[in-house]
Amino acid sequence: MKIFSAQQIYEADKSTIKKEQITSEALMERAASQLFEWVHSRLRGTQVNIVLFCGIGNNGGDGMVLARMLHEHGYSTKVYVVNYSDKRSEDFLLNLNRLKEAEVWPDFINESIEMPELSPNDIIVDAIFGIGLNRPPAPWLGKLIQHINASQAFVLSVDIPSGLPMDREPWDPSHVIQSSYVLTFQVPKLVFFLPKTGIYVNQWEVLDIGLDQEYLSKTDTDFELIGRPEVLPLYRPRLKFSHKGTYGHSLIVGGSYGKIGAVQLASNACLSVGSGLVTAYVPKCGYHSLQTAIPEVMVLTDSDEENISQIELPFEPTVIGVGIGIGLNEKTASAFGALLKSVAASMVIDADGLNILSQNPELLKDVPELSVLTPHPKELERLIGKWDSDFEKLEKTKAFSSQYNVAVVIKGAHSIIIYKDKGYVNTTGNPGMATAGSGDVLTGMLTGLIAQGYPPLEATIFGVYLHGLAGDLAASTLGYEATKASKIIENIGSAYSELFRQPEQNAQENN
Ligand SMILES: NC(=O)C1=CN([C@@H]2O[C@H](COP(=O)(O)OP(=O)(O)OC[C@H]3O[C@@H](n4cnc5c(N)ncnc54)[C@H](OP(=O)(O)O)[C@@H]3O)[C@@H](O)[C@H]2O)[C@@H](O)CC1
Ligand SMILES: Nc1ncnc2c1ncn2[C@@H]1O[C@H](COP(=O)(O)OP(=O)(O)O)[C@@H](O)[C@H]1O
Ligand SMILES: [K+]
Repeated sequence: MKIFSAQQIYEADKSTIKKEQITSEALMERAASQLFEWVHSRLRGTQVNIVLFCGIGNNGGDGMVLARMLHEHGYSTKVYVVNYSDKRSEDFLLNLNRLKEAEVWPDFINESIEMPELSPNDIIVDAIFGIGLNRPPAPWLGKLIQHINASQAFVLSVDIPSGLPMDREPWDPSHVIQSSYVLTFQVPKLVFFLPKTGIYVNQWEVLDIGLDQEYLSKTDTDFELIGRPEVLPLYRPRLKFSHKGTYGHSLIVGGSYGKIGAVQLASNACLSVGSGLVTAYVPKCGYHSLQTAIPEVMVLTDSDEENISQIELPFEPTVIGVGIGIGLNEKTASAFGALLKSVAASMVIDADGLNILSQNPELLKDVPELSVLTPHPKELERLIGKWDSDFEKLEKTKAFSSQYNVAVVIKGAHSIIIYKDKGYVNTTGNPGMATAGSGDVLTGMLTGLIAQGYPPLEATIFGVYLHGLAGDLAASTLGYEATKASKIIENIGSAYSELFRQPEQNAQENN
């Protein structure tokens, strides 16, 4: 699903109005009836106090229409107009009048008015600011937002939490609505997925308000949200007359004394995702444990007992996953540098492999094109330098990716894959995956997918999604705390099956 900017959403809006020859007010009515249906289908007339805070732009206009519909259906509502400017939008004014015609009389809140009383049992609708927020909310608005956040009530935000800008981090983190649920129009917003801005969104859902499909499909976006529909077409079915040679020979290079487990996890994940053959290259000390733990994996050892010091390969791997548990030893760094120079195959570079690159930036030019780098935030900072916001981080990563022609996975709660100017935002995964070794599993999975012939960028998009899905399946039975890296590997098979599972509704229809 594409992620559009505010500007593009306004364009889609205009294009819809023109093409369908409707008024903007009709589009607002359409959007708000979706909001109403959502609320009504859940409350089914339950008598609960619904308090609506509406701004004076179109987000507030949506709130006005929703208030009218709720009132017409017998809900108990209290409407506040948050009067932050004299520049009221036409559709807001129109719907304010309609609300009054329906005999609902909103109270106006401004700087000099006391904060309204709120109860934890209220349902609050937040329609103060939408995607039009373009400067810091005034201090009194900030206080109102803090007051709403302190109410402990369920807060339903219209389109986006008020106070959250579309293209930057908030000016004051405490002046943003903490939403329980966001009903967002037509398309998800990038800020829902970034660490510093996603924290205001507990859950979100897209409401289809029928914006011009042609505009939406022909317009290129900087970011795309990766869900099952995006991932399924990337899947490469296994062929009946295939053999292990069809699915590539992966090499996993890593490990040092005390960190052989990382190679074990990566090699196991590489096999479990479907690589035909897997060889691990480790310091001598890793030999016995690896051979015992995973009999399917072949093991080559370095001449050094505890560290990788010189990588000699008796075969040509399809792809190399390198860096996990490797350490920052000088000999290891020079062996890694020599490996980069001698191999043309794509690599998946992780952990200390990335740190060696940061410490020796002259090596970056030798990284094979279309390799995949999988940094967590600290490793990314060492590679690209500090950033002052999540947005700058994305820009710097795009520049880095373009400069070296590599894909970069910014790992985290919503891992984002950057390739040149484009970002792919992953939707799977859970906090149970914040555990030792889960990144090693990802490295193995991406390596194993490239081995099977997935082009590196597709392998990365597919693999990051599958990794998160395997983690979700692990957490669904174990809970977050007990989910550990090896359990993610155990669920790779189920994750593949899950990709093809029919939604329950269809399954019932088929019966
Ligand atoms: N296509 C769609 O998806 C549809 C979208 N719809 C809805 O429209 C919403 C966008 O509406 P919107 O453009 O009127 O902007 P909104 O967020 O209500 O702000 C109002 C105005 O406030 C101003 N302003 C900004 N910052 C400020 C500040 N700190 N303090 C004070 N003032 C400030 C700024 O005006 P300015 O003063 O800069 O001229 C801004 O224009 C969208 O989120 C959705 O709910 C649906 O109705 C139909 C289909
Ligand atoms: N809160 C979270 N939600 C979803 N995925 C997460 C979360 N925390 C971590 N992950 C995923 O787990 C992996 C952690 O990688 P990394 O930090 O390199 O771990 P390690 O170095 O221990 O192997 C990444 O793929 C990341 O996206
Ligand atoms: K809002």
